[in-house]
Amino acid sequence: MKIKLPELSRELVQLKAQRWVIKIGSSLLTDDGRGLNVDAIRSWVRQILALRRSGIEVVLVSSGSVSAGAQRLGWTERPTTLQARQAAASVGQSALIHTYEEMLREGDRPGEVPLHCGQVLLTHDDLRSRRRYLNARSALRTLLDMNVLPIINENDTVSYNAINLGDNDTLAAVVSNLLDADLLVILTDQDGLFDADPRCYPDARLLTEVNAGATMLERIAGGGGSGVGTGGMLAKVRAAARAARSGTSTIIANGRCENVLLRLQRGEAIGTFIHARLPTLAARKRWLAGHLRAHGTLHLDIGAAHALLRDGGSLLPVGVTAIEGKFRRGDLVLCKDPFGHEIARGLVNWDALVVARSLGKNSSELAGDPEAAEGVLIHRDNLVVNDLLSVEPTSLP
Ligand SMILES: Nc1ncnc2c1ncn2[C@@H]1O[C@H](COP(=O)(O)OP(=O)(O)O)[C@@H](O)[C@H]1O
Ligand SMILES: N[C@@H](CCC(=O)OP(=O)(O)O)C(=O)O
Repeated sequence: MKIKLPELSRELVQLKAQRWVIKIGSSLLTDDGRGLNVDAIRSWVRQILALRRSGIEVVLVSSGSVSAGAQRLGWTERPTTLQARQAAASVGQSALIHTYEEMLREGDRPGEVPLHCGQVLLTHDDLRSRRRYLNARSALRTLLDMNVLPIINENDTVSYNAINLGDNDTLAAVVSNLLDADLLVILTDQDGLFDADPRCYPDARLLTEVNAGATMLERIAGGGGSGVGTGGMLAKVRAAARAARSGTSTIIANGRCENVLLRLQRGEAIGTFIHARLPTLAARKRWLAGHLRAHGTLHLDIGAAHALLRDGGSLLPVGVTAIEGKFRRGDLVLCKDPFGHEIARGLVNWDALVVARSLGKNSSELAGDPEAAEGVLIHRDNLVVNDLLSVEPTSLP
């Protein structure tokens, strides 16, 4: 049975962390863009097999398709156009999965049930729609129940820039939320999170333990990535804050460090441990808070802001002073107080046109409008208030 803890420290990783999401970045997988690093993949797979044998459920989030595909197609630079990126992802993804499967078979032991891998390619839409989100969750749970290693990547061949997840650190955090993982391990090309980018500041010091969501983390992780990877360190600390919503702690560690996963399992103090000390959210609110893009903004008066923050109420149109964006019923919108601070976000009940004609109106004034007569703009159940949020969604362009 899975033991769920509100937070884990290093010693407890050894004893209690039973479901791990492991994310491996492109720079590691492709040896900084030189093609798939088969020896490194063999070593991670060997370690994953050892984790499985000791009873740990593992989900792998693997980057590398674009970089590996570009190398196979003989390109010397990372693709910049959408079409080239989609083609490279298609070529690289099959090479990636083929290599994982081969390495898993190398690790087979006579008399033991083999661990097969199952490819899961997700898009932003799979995580935005509640139905598809739950469907993805049930597919992943089924794979784990069947002793399969799910290997997840974004479906870059059909994603396009306006609606992609963008980086696999975010994807790994969403998967951690989806599966209530105990631990998210992000393997990268540095020893962990430093107090400044070690590529630019060789004297930078490694941070061994920090709290998810601490504001200073975003400041020190602000520099760019390796050039092969896309997210950089900023995406990793934001992913840790997102993962913390399901009580999932994160470790950022160097994937080139020998037996890194087994050493983490033993509770060794390598990498940066990011404690999940943020308040956890119920599963449905986590899905809501995890939306990556908002379709519009509602500006609230002070009474409505208090009703949401202090009284735990639903949002009524009487307290909305202005709107932005062309949102539709069911879309995610941001709610801002009169000072312009985001205080909540939720799924709106009406199209923007209906909201626009209902601004400031009370229930008796709305009674004659069939599309607005129900009176509630965002129901409490579809709303997450800001003290529980830590990751900003971006607005749609
Ligand atoms: N404070 C920091 N600590 C460590 N690395 C940092 C920091 N700020 C920026 N970076 C950069 O982030 C890079 C890792 O991110 P990225 O290239 O996206 O890797 P991956 O492919 O593993 O996702 C490092 O190579 C490093 O140059
Ligand atoms: N989905 C892309 C990877 C995107 C990504 O986040 O890369 P990285 O920053 O190296 O983890 C791919 O497979 O190439």
